[in-house]
Amino acid sequence: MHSAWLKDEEDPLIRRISVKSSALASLTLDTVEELQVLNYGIGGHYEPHYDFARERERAERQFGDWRGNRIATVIYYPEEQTTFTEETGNRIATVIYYMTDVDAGGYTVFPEIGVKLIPRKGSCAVWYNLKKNLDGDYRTRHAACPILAGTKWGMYFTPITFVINGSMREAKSLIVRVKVNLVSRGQKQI
Ligand SMILES: O=C(O)CCC(=O)C(=O)O
Ligand SMILES: [Fe+2]
Repeated sequence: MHSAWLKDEEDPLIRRISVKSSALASLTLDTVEELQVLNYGIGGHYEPHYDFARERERAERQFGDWRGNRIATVIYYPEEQTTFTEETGNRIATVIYYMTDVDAGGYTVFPEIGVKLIPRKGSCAVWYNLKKNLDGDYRTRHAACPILAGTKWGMYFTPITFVINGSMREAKSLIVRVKVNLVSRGQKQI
């Protein structure tokens, strides 16, 4: 899996996607991370993980823990080491856009709640990683299944909690899936 981070200033298109995502998540853009574009080739996948950082992971990074296979957990999100501190907060929500259909495989799965999202070009899913009290919601554990045929492009958008000016709405269901008018360079609107 390859990924790249895109800043709003880089293109008005990026800014439009950010604004759209903030509306979808009902959260402001004040403390949002950069938009992340993901690409998976054949066999590309993402092991089960949480998008929010956990205290234990932080502690392990700080003090080191070489028992068992914990080291694997630590390296999933090397950037979290600097991304999540007491000052910057945690990832409150995730918005994922599927930019391609995948010929086979590539589902985003949530094993704790038995949900699978089949990548469909132009669709989008939103979920809240944190509960209202800002504790991590462990039901959001998810993974990207291996690509069996074709390729998968996605976009990830993650507001973090530092200063929440937006109201955190009570999601009716944990994962909200919506159809978006996905952008391409020729299109003016998203
Ligand atoms: O590509 C997917 O389906 C999920 C990716 C993901 O979970 C992540 O980037 O945090
Ligand atoms: Fe994730």
